[in-house]
Amino acid sequence: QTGSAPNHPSDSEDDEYITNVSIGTPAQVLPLDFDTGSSDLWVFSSETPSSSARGHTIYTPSKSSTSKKVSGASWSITYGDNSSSSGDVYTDTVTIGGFSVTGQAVESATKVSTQFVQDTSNSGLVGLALDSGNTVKPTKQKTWFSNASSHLAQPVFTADLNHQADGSYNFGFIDTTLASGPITYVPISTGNGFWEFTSASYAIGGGSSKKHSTDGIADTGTTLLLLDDTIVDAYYNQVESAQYDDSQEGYTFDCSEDLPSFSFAVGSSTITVPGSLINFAPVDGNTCFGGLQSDDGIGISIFGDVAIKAALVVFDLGNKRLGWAQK
Ligand SMILES: O=C(CNCCc1c[nH]c2ccccc12)Nc1scc(-c2ccccc2)c1C(=O)NCc1ccccc1
Repeated sequence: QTGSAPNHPSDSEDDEYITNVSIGTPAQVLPLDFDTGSSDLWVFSSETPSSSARGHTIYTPSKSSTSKKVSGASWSITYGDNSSSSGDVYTDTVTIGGFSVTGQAVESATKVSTQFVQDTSNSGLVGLALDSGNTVKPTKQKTWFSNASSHLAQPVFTADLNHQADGSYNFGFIDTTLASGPITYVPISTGNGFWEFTSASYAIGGGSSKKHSTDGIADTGTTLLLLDDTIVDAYYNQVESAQYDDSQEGYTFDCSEDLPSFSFAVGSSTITVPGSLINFAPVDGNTCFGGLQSDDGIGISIFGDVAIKAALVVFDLGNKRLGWAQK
């Protein structure tokens, strides 16, 4: 068995990618943000204060004949941008791209921070990182993919995200026609609960490859490519008008600049992010914000949407490995 669901950018800046998910019986369809950087499936619901839920589609467990409350269970999650949400837990049937998982933990939000209240492009997140990162207490719950994987033709899923265009999340199969180059696989380290891998070098534009070991995660839930300061400074050194803008908390440059590409090693191959994807978004007038920014020494680098857009990414749970193919 397999599943295939389209995704689309949430706005003109590709801030996040949205996929419609069916929950319950009869189906309640919610636009959700698939997030390989976290492990909770949580939704705006009938239990979310109505002032917070305004503008969001909600899940109403009482209207689903297949919903069951998980008694005594709760969850609470805080992300690196200090956004957060928390609540209680139901199980219900969750269908993605035609593939149904029964008894999926659906975490109902009784509290959501303003970042999520204001972001009406999603009604919650589908966490697709490893089960160990799930926040439900007292009993950790499994991700939708973890529950699905034993029934899928292959225990894999792929992410195909595109700039201002539809893409796909495919489950149980790899559509290699989505890529222009071969898939290179690298092992993941599972200790932190992420799809975490090491990249040995990088290159800027057509320049020579520089040895620099990056410990990073493939994260569809983070918009930008966040790497060590040394790499980021070296990149913007090549951009005439670039400067670090304290108010924007990142590098900005003149929108008309022709930005160099950025390449990172994946095993013995490299993935090249075209400069056009690094010209991320206008901030004001003729100043643009970079899609490559510092990971602020958080101890891990984040290959977010800006990097993933350049590739077909294979999340292979069966073999505990990550595959990257140039698009
Ligand atoms: O959490 C995720 C993926 N889910 C994001 C869901 C989400 C968080 N606001 C959202 C707003 C809308 C939709 C989804 C989300 N990835 C990881 S791993 C390590 C960090 C981290 C830890 C400490 C410090 C920094 C990062 C993050 C992180 O916070 N990324 C988001 C971010 C990263 C940088 C800047 C902003 C956000």
